[in-house]
Amino acid sequence: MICNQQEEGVGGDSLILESSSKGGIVNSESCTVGGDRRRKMAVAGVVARNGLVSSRPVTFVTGNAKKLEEVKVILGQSIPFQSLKLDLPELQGDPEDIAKEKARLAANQVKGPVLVEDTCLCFNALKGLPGLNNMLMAYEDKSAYAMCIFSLAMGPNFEPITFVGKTQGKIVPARGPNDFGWDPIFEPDGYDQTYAEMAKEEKNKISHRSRALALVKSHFAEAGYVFDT
Ligand SMILES: O=P(O)(O)OP(=O)(O)OP(=O)(O)OC[C@H]1O[C@@H](n2cnc3c(O)ncnc32)[C@H](O)[C@@H]1O
Ligand SMILES: [Mg+2]
Repeated sequence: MICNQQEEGVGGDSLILESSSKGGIVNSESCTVGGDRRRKMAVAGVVARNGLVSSRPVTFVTGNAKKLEEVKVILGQSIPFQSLKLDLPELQGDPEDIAKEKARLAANQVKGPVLVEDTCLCFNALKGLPGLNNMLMAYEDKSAYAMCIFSLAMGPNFEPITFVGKTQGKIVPARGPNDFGWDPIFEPDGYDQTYAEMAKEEKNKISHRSRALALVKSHFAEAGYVFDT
C-alpha cells in the first residue's frame, strides 16, 4: 500500500489499537443479550444459549503467501481462522482507511467475518511516505518504520476495526535472502541483521506484523467470541 501522510504519535515501538472506539462493533440484535460487554460480543447476530455469540471462523484474506505464512505461525491456535487468496485492489490514501476499505471489500465477498492487513515501509526522511530505496540515498536520515494494520470486519454490514503494529529501524543496502518484499533492506533498531537475515522466529518476535497481531489476539480474548468450527 501507499501511505501518504506523516504519522502522528509514531515515536517508540509503541503498540496502538487505533480505532476500537472510533469504528467499533454495532449490532442492534445484541440488545437482547444485555450489558456492555455482551453487547460487544454479539457481533455476528447469532446469540448462543450461554449469551455468547457463535459465528463462522474468521477468514484471513490476502494474496500474499509470505504474509499468510507468518500470520499462521504467529496466530497458531489462538484464533480460529481459515485463509482465502483474493487479490484485493491496491488502494491509496490514509493507511487506516485503506485497511478498513480492504476489510469491507473482503467481507462483501466472503459474506462473513474477515481479517485483512495492509503493510508499508515508511521512511521518516520522506515524512512517513513509502519510497524507493535509492530516493532515500539523498537523505542523511535513513530511519524508517515498518507498519502493519490489520482490519477486522465481522461481516458485510459491520464497521471494521483496526489494529496497528510498528517496528522502528533503518534502511540499509540489501542483505539476506530476497524472498519477501523489502525484508533485505530493513534493519530493525537494536539488531545488526536485516529482517531477511534473521531467523523467521526472530523476525516474528519483533515484527510490525506480530505486534499488530498481539492486539488482534487480545481483542479476541476480551470479546469472548464463540465460533462454530
Ligand atoms: O493481498 P495483500 O494482503 O494486500 O498482499 P500484498 O502483497 O498486496 O501486500 P501489501 O499491499 O500489504 O504490501 C505491500 C508490499 O509490502 C510487502 N510486504 C508486506 N509485508 C512485508 C514484510 O513483513 N516484509 C517485507 N515486505 C513486506 C509486500 O510483499 C508487498 O510488496
Ligand atoms: Mg495488497
